[in-house]
Amino acid sequence: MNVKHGAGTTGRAAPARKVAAEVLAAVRDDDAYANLLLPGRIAQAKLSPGDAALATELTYGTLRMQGRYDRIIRLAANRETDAIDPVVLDVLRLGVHQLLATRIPPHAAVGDTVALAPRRATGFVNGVLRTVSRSTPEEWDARLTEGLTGDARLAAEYSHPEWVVDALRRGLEADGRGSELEELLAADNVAPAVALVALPGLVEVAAVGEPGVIAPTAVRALGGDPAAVPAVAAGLARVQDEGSQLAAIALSRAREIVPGERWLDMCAGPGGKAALLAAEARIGGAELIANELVPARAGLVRRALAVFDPAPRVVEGDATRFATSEAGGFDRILLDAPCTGLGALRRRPEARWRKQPSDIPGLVALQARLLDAAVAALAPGGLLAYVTCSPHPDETRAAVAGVLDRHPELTAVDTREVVARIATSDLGPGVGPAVQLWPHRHGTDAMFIQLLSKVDA
Ligand SMILES: C[S@@+](CC[C@H](N)C(=O)[O-])C[C@H]1O[C@@H](n2cnc3c(N)ncnc32)[C@H](O)[C@@H]1O
Repeated sequence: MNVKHGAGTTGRAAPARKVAAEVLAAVRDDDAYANLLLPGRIAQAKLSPGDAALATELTYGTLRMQGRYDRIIRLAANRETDAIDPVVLDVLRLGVHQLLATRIPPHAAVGDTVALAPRRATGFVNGVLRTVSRSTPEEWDARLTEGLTGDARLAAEYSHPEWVVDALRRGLEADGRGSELEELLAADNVAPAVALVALPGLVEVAAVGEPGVIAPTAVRALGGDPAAVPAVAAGLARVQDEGSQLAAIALSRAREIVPGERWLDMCAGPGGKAALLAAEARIGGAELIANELVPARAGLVRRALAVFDPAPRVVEGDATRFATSEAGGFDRILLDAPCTGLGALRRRPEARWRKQPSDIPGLVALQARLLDAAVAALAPGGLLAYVTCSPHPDETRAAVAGVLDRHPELTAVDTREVVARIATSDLGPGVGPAVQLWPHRHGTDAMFIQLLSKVDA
């Protein structure tokens, strides 16, 4: 990543570094999400557009590459990172990022970073960063991968936990793309291009901007603040990953909508896919109900759907209740299941360090419960879209195999055929009826989409 830092003086960059350090502290201490916290902090600090870009780059880059930087700090400081005060460690990570991943001149990177350190640690920070600055990124890479092979080497080189490398490798292999692991790991470390969705029936793609890469509803955001795009300000277009757009319209466009159909979005918060489904339902004469467990997130869904008149009904609660309260009541159901989010590591920079392999069994059990409930709530002949923003085989193909096993009345729809028909560019190879999108291949989050249909009674 090349960040220009014209004058190389502390004057312009200091506030950006301060904001980045504050966000890193909140991520560490309060389990904050950088992508949610950072815009507010930038606004509070009244950063110029240049400083806002620098703060974003420093925060996201440092969080993504934290694993790699910690290995470098361990070598340069000659001590374990857990023996370093967490505040000082954050400062060091910020400094290493500037030295190894930006064009900020080394003297400015070191000087301005030392200024962020607690007084008692300035000598230590200065010494470690000077040591780091004496080797190139390539030299550090060689040192930190020395003696490592396989997933351990890739984990060190591409700054992913080893269990995530393993999960991604297995996800790629299941999709016939076993040779693409390094491309995927590299793509995870690059900020995604911002895509907008032009909500069908409310605004045309061409009225918002240039078409997107793969979803017919998508518009490329051309830099700057998306909120300043008039259609976005009016609520007619939204920021949304193109893979998420494809997942929603795979359900709505798989077959013609019969007016009066009832649709359910079981896990709707914060409402991105619900808004797109609501637009599609409105055009086809279907009724959408959006459900969300967490009240605050249900509020976000209401806000996302407020542009529609009448707005679709938003209900709160555990979606498994639909299995009994509305058994057989829905013609189409979206189950965008809670998951590890391993497919969205580009946009959630801290997620790879926060997730644990021990999270998987609980999520897999929840996904199975929600799938069973969805099958029960689906009308005979109805269509269910099972979607995750994770390519982890346990959360994707195994979850689908499980529900097909438990429910003989269910069949897997050739979702690759459906999505190939809808998409504006080639999906490329894949295995089986499921669609697995990939950041390095499609420029989207690694969304998994499987349509399932319930045989007619
Ligand atoms: C992957 S997110 C959905 C994203 C959403 N479809 C969108 O496009 O904006 C999963 C959501 O499921 C919700 N959730 C978790 N467990 C649930 C449950 N048992 N019933 C309903 N919603 C649940 C979470 O709070 C979270 O908002």
